[in-house]
Amino acid sequence: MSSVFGKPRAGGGPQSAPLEVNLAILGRRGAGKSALTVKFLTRRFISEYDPNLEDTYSSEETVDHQPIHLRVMDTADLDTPRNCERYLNWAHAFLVVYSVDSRQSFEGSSSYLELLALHAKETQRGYPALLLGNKLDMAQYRQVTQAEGAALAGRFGCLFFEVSACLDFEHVQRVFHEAVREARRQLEKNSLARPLFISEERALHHQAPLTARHGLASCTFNALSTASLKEMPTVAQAKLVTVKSSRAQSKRKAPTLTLLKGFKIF
Ligand SMILES: Nc1nc2c(ncn2[C@@H]2O[C@H](COP(=O)(O)OP(=O)(O)OP(=O)(O)O)[C@@H](O)[C@H]2O)c(=O)[nH]1
Repeated sequence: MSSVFGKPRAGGGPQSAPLEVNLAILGRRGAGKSALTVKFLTRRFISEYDPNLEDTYSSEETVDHQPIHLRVMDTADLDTPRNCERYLNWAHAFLVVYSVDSRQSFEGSSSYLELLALHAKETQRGYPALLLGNKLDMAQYRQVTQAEGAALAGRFGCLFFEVSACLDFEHVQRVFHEAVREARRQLEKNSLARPLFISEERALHHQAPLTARHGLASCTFNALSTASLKEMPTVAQAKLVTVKSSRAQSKRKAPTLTLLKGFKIF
């Protein structure tokens, strides 16, 4: 199967256009969303990022011999889900990240999983999510056991992995590719993939926003109706940066790449 902006076409094969998959990385500040994203895209661990910038990157990947045009949104919510429409209406799958050495970030990840479950219920569609316990290299300072992570993932029916943005690239890559597989399965399940739509200014006032009903701070999610939909041309509030595949990048001759959030990668 191949697709253009998430709309699948039949008859995909090695010669067809790459499948387009959008992944959003969610989680509390400091969980390691940017570090994981950068590790996946560049094979490198960069230790400091501007926490207030939100970017979307694109990368050409091959997953199970299928070309994938992957977009990754490294979100920058503050401490709770905020303005979630921008990723709820965009992503085909979600990586929800916490840090194994922070109980607070673990609790934060559960509010993201609740948000996704609610969104799935409201839209009556599946939204694959993977729960990631990051900073596995800090296991000696663990505040969250592996069993707790697995139990939380089990409660929401999602896959669970413990990873580290500063250890091996292959493990991080496997996790991102697993997210692509999940998204692909979901796209295949939907006879028509979820179209990329965003609501116009007119909210449907008869329906209370999620925040009122579920106490999710600042997350106003307006129900969509065909009368208030228009196609979303770009990712709202996010800068798109095109990144060649990590393999291609490592072969680049340029000594310095100014790539992510204004940080130079040497
Ligand atoms: N030891 C260790 N540190 C990590 C790991 N991943 C990220 N960090 C560090 O944790 C801090 C936060 O990482 P970020 O990637 O900025 O976290 P974030 O979730 O993007 O945070 P915001 O940008 O604030 O939303 C940084 O100092 C990183 O260097 C990891 O796997 N191991």
